[in-house]
Amino acid sequence: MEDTPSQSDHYRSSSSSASSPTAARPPQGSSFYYLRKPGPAMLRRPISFEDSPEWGDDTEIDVNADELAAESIHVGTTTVSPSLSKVNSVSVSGASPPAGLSEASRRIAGASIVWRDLSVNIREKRRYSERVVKNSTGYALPGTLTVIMGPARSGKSMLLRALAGRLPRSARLYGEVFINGTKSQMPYGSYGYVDREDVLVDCLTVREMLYYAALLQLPGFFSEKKSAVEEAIQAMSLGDYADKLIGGHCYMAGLPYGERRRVSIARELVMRPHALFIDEPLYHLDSVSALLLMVTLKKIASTGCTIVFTMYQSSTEVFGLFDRICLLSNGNTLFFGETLACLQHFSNSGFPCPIMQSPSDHFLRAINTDFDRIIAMCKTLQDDHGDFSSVNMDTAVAIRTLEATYKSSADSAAVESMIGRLIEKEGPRLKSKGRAGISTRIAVLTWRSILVMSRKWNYFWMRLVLYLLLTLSIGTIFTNLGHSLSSVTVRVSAIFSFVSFMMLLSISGLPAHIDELKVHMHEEANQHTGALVFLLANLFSSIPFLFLISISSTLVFYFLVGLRDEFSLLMYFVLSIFMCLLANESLMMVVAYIWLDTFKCTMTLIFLNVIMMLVAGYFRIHDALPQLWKYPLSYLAFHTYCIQGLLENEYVGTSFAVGEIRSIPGVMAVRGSYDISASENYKWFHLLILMIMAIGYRIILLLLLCFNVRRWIIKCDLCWFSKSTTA
Ligand SMILES: Nc1ncnc2c1ncn2[C@@H]1O[C@H](COP(=O)(O)OP(=O)(O)OP(=O)(O)O)[C@@H](O)[C@H]1O
Repeated sequence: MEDTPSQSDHYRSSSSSASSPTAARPPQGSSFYYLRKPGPAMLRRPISFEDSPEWGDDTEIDVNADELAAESIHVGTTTVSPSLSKVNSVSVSGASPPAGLSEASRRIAGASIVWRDLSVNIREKRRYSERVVKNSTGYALPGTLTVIMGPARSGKSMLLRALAGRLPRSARLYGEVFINGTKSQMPYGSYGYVDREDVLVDCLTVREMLYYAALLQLPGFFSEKKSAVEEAIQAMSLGDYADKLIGGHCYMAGLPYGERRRVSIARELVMRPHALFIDEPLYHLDSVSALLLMVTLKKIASTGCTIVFTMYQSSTEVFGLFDRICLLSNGNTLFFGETLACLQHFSNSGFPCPIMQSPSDHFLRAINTDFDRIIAMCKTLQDDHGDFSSVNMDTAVAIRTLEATYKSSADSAAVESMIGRLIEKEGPRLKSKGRAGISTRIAVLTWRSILVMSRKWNYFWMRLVLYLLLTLSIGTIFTNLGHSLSSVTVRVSAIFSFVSFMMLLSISGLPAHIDELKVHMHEEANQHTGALVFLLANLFSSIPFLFLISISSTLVFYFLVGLRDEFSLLMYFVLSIFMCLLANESLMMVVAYIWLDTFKCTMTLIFLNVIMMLVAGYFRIHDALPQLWKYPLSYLAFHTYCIQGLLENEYVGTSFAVGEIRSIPGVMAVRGSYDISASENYKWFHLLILMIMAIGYRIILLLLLCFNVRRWIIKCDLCWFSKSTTA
């Protein structure tokens, strides 16, 4: 490998040079240093413009592979295994097409993204905060990897979101973002955004997950969607995992973090986006998975796609794969440009990267103010244990120096002039690719939910077993009651227990609802679904399961207790339990959305159910309830209507003999223990109220979803948390 002595010196330094940057030591051997690939490109040249897009008639961009190769950083083979060096060179050079990618997927029309003087601030407690991103300027080109790096809370995610047009509503954006030279936002389908957390459906296989994503996102024919899925599987090297369940099952572990991350990215790739934004692609990944993922991303970029992502830290090998870096600290841009030039910039500013240290570690070490505390600790240790000079840098000084040096540097001027050129050359406007119709999306989501519920033991199978055990228990406790007047009170108790405990047991399905809501919120953020689509799909998919639960439990209870032997009465019983379960399920969805936390939701639902049981008119006759409990609580409890309806179903039209000649109507007999109506039709009115309640709770959920009420809840949670920590 050819070395350029005068240049490589910039990147060689001893560890002590970090503390005294101006006194850089001569290189101590050639075992570890950053080298340019042999080629005509000169290292001194601050920035290369050759890989700027040439807008043609069609939107396809030819990635200049040689240029990419020329700008790459290579790590000396003595420190990196030859095979890994090869991976770097092959993936970067792009000379050979990426293995596994079909001919059709080799060229993607990437988009050039330019941001100028971009600032973001966030509204907190009716005022806007200090800017979390301050006057950032940069660009990302087709076929390249652009990384936004910086310490925690430096504004990386905010900048990424601003570029993707995904800022939260509380954020205000200043400055300009140009897509292909035009001041615009990226339309739906032209870009993919991958969040930091992987929100996947655990009981689907990778292929199923991607199929459903394609069916939800893409318009057009099934065959096209199928080929998009297969391409995404190949592009993300997921072939070996395609038929594995994401969350695993009893005998098989779920997918490792690295593969889950790749599935999340593949989900966005099915849209064949021009640009891909990824928040922390290496989040939770070990070094091998991280390198594998970055090499895969490099391959995707080499097809023409523009990839921008945030990263806190990276290994040297991973760092070598980046094309451009935007270095942030506390919202300020300390550097934007090619990765090699960033090393040069640090060196020029008096902070050369010590040997045997990853560049990203060095950058973060120099600009992360959190290190100040550690420096204080180390200074004490230094007195006892010798030299700690490598962590002796004054962070605040380093940040100020780096910022000032960058502002006055040729790199900054070059970025400005490049941006001028990119804005001047107006490229093709990105168009929305359209999306699947609303009915298709409802059908797809309904089918996916049915599949998920049937595979999730805690949503249906576990509940079914619990319900049957409960009904068997209640049925055997209240068995053979007979039909005498004395059995009325016990029968009322049996019906009350059956309804109340059935509703209480429904809470066991809560984790499944929370998972479903999380997936929905993630898909909605990416505009794959909407609140109404989700709501209808969730309702339709839950109906068969709830009906099965109602019919099986009712049959066991009905015949063990010995209720009136008439088919129409049995069917009313089933319907009433079904409606009550549906109303309860809708309430559970509302609570699940508000908390999105199993513990809080369980506590809330148990409390609500117990209150509803108390005011249902069994422990105290409805009319005798104190006003406070009667209005509105007893009218809001669906238990009240269900139990009243079932007792009217059982006793209206019946009579009990009292002595030889007298008889009293069944309704009168029940009224001693429960307040019911004597009218034949009143039970249908109660059923109607249950149905209205089930729909009403769904409408409440729709409103909560539409008005994104969770962001207020999160804000309140954060306020409460910050108050409690300061106290
Ligand atoms: N929704 C929000 N509301 C209020 N402040 C926010 C919000 N999101 C982020 N911030 C604040 O904006 C600043 C930058 O946040 P950002 O998430 O962009 O940082 P980051 O560099 O990605 O760091 P990290 O890796 O720790 O997330 C932080 O101080 C953070 O507290």
